[in-house]
Amino acid sequence: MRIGHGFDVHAFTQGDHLTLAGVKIPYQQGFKAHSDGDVALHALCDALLGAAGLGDIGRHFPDTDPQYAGIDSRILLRQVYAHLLTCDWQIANVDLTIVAQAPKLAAYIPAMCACIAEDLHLATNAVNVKATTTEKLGFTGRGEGIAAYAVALLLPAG
Ligand SMILES: Nc1ccn([C@@H]2O[C@H](COP(=O)(O)O)[C@@H](O)[C@H]2O)c(=O)n1
Ligand SMILES: C[C@@]1(CO)OP(=O)(O)OP(=O)(O)OC[C@H]1O
Repeated sequence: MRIGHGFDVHAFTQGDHLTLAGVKIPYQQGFKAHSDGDVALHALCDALLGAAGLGDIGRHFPDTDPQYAGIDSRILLRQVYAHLLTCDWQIANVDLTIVAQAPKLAAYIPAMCACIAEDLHLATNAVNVKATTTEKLGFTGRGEGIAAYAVALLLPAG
């Protein structure tokens, strides 16, 4: 059994939506990123890679590589999942916390869990996504961006 942890931050820039855990959310700003900026899936990729001892997302998908420009982070998550399978790991469960002063995310959480469960071939009760503000404190509280944390538990396959 192996545990992994992931953390990521993306700043806001001009835009009209955010993509969080695979779900497009209308908003008055977008994410500054090389990819689609899905901070939740980036933290999750890092948790999975960390648990397997496989480094981090930047090692596998460098932000200097044009093939990842604007990429849907679900594609990256599916590639991480495929990598875990080749290393004989299965996922027990994952748990994410998205730190956002705004927008209110509660209504999008079920769709986020469904995206992750689909990409990781997990039952929906093995995927948990939470949201919290920081009570207007710090960079997330000032509305400068969004942070996400993730943990993942891996078991030997079979
Ligand atoms: N962006 C967010 C932040 C929070 N929520 C929900 O509100 C609850 C209370 O948040 P606090 O930061 O005040 O503790 C939280 O547990 C979430 O259910 C949200 O939907 N979107
Ligand atoms: C996802 C990747 C690759 O496009 O780029 P970003 O979208 O900038 O995201 P970040 O979490 O800063 O780093 C991982 C990257 O390698």
